[in-house]
Amino acid sequence: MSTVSLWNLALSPNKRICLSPLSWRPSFPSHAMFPRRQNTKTVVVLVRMLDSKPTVLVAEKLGDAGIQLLKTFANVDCSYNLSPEELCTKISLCDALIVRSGTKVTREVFESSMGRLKVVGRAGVGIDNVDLSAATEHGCLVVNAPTANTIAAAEHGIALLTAMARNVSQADASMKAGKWQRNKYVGVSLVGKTLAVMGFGKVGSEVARRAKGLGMNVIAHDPYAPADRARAVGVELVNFEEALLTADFISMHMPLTPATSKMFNDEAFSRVKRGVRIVNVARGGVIDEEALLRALDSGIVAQAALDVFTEEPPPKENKLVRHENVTVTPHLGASTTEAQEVVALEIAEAVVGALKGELAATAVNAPMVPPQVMSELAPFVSLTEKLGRLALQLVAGGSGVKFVKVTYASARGRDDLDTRLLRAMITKGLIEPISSVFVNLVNADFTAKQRGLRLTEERIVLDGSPENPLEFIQVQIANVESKFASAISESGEITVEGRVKDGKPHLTKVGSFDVDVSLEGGLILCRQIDQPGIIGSVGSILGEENVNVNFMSVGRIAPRKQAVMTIGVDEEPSRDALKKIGEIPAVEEFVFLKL
Ligand SMILES: NC(=O)C1=CN([C@@H]2O[C@H](COP(=O)(O)OP(=O)(O)OC[C@H]3O[C@@H](n4cnc5c(N)ncnc54)[C@H](O)[C@@H]3O)[C@@H](O)[C@H]2O)C=CC1
Ligand SMILES: O=C(O)C(=O)COP(=O)(O)O
Repeated sequence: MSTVSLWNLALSPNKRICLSPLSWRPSFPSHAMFPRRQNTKTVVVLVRMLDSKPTVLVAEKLGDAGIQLLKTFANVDCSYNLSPEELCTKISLCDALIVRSGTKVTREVFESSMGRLKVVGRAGVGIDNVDLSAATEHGCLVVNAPTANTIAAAEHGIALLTAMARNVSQADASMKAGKWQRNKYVGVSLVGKTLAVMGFGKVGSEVARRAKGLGMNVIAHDPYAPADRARAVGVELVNFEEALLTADFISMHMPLTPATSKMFNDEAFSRVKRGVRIVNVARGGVIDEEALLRALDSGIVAQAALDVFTEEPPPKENKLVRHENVTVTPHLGASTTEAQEVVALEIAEAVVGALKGELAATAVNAPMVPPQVMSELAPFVSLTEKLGRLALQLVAGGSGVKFVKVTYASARGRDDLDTRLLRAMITKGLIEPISSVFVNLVNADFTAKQRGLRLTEERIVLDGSPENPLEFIQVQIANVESKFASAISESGEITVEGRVKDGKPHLTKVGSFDVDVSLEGGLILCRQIDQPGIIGSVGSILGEENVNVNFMSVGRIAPRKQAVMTIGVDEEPSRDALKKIGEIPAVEEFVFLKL
């Protein structure tokens, strides 16, 4: 397989949609197959069924180049200003959703999509308007366009900084009102002043660079920023306290997270230099707006320039917006013609790629697996899912699966093998057959945790050539009984082991018995006393039923002792045939497993 599809590998064929890297192949929701109402509704549904393209809902203004790119692959529905209810109604007909900062993609949106929504594209950086936990729980990938508007946001930060310092917007409003107030609007200089950049990421560091060009002394507070990045810009990293104590200007550039929410509150304002000036192009929520108002009224904060607000648009009577010492813009940080063109293209590419099943370089809620790793692991992806399914079917009814150990044997070094994808597929094999959730790379760990499944991983480092990423993979389920006692290894766990042979997944061990059967179709596992004629007896029972045997192997402890026979079959044998196999005198136990 040259191109590997994340979704193809990750979605089971009986789930609602199935994506291929080459073409879009929808399968249909049950309500589309069985429309309750007739006439016009039926026609609409049938048209939808015949339409092979996915549907992308663009819920906020997106640059034209992005829309055109989306149209080459999908039906594009540009519906702006939807109410939350309208969004929830529409979403069940959409495979992807593209938003900016003005749309709240809540848990209700994911629930309303009933599993159809596969990708949310955030045409910008901040993803605080997307409920990431809900997206992950629903297996929905979230992608953003993290770099395209960096310069626009930084330039807007500088625009607000300079406009605020020189009272540009107030003076402009005054002149438009027919006044000429030269004394009232005397500003402050920037040169030689200390600017504290809070959040030294992409935007923060560009603001710092520009502020240095204006002759400012720039410090930054960011607990996660590498020191060399700060050194490269000539900025000193300081702690929160020091930033508050020394700054003449403070500029916000951190994301809105539980840790940064209301980071600037009464307590913080009680420690700043009196007369500090504040710029916020990050998110309204990083400042306690009531506290800022108090600080402005008491003169602790001399001025503020705000592009973002806790509630957007802010209510008409918002006192901060109307405050004389506050300069405001309606969330314009990313809004330049240039930035929006690139943002639109970036997000359209990311969404189309994700719908095709390609890896998203800007995935926000999924581990990144580089394409070469993905393609190398492709045959093992199939093997791991099948081993998970087999191990699960070997568990006796009533035994809950809680403890699963996966062992990867490879000649590669420990850090040279990325097993996240394989772990996700084992989880899929263990969970999907017994639940209604679909499991993919996005939600596998979450789903396992939620169901109380503890999956531990172990590595065996083998000698030999590291060319092949893996020699074998073993899946063990502990603390359960098996419906096929021979599947329990000497150490007491249900054990199945497999390898990839000629690009195809093979089962190579069950319990303590070596076997060898290609993992396709169905599988009969049968333990018997090793003696002549057994293979023939089983073969003829299956032959009478027209069940095609595609593979057969016998693993035995010693001649004429116990043996485990594995028989790969293309069709599922009838109950009667299975009963007849069980009645062969030498057969001690057997089980039929579906792959
Ligand atoms: N007004 C607008 O139109 C725009 C606003 N933004 C906002 O700016 C934010 C930053 O964007 P980028 O620089 O591209 O993101 P980024 O991820 O490159 O930078 C964010 C930085 O904040 C730091 N940070 C995290 N927690 C922190 C904390 N508790 N204290 C201090 N620093 C902390 C991170 O370590 C990181 O270095 C976005 O999250 C978004 O909310 C971004 C673009 C446009
Ligand atoms: O990219 C961001 O984080 C922004 O805040 C830009 O928001 P917007 O896309 O202009 O609604």
